[in-house]
Amino acid sequence: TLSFRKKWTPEDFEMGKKLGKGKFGRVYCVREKQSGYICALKVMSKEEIVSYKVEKQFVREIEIQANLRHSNCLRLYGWFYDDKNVYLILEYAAKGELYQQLKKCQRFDEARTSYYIYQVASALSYLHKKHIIHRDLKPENILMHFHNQVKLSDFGWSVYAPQDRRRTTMCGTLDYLPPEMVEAKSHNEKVDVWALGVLMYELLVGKPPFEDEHSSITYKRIAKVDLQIPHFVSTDATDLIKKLLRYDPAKRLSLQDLPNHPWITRNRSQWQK
Ligand SMILES: Clc1cnc2c(Nc3ccc(N4CCOCC4)cc3)nc(-c3cccnc3)cn12
Repeated sequence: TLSFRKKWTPEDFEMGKKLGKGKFGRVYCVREKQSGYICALKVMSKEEIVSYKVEKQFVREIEIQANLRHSNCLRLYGWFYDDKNVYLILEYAAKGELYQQLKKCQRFDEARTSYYIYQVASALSYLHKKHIIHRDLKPENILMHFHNQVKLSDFGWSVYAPQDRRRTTMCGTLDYLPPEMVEAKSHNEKVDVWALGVLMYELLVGKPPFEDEHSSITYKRIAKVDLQIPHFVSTDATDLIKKLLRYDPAKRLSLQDLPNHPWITRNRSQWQK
């Protein structure tokens, strides 16, 4: 397979279809010529990285993702650059973004959602054991593979815990921010547990729990944990969402206990792997 040893160049790859555009750069499905291995090539222009001042974030993404070995974390096989671009050689996720699937079918049924949440929790547990906080969990950063396998991707916002007071500028959606980040307090791995609760709600309901057209309102709703769970959501699912979306980080469910929650154990038999 692909290894870190080799000095890669763009000529090592046959370019395939364009998979999509991320916030920094474009992703292509490619085949490595030597091995015939199919992977994804993320191409980012150097000037974009410099102009967005995301070099640090970019280096951190490589450091963190290159050392991850978990079936629900997208592999980074290597990286290289030429005079114009930087290239990440990534595992190919054959079914695309969870976000696209969610948009297509509005919301997911409880069996499917429980399998996705179980896998994301497993990836987060793995990261937290390595003292890594993902910090940017959302449907756009979750890729799908065969047999409903999910892959966490985009570790650009990940950090080594514990994160001190330093205020990190957050780009993109506020919906997934926990109260301690909204209130600029110090934060730890429990921010990912909160985000898992937001993700679970969004997959079941079709929109995030604190969404509002005015971000100032979203902030307030997060800080108050102003949570309304629709009646079509089962009692077990409601219970788990409430255990994840606790204001006090210390009171949020520990990820180790998630696999034993009734909502997971009850749905487990219906997971098509
Ligand atoms: Cl990194 C990485 C590894 N694999 C992917 C991937 N895979 C992928 C597979 C299949 C389909 N299609 C399946 C049939 O229907 C059309 C879409 C799309 C993406 N996409 C992205 C990406 C990134 C940004 C926007 N949009 C997609 C990043 N990826």
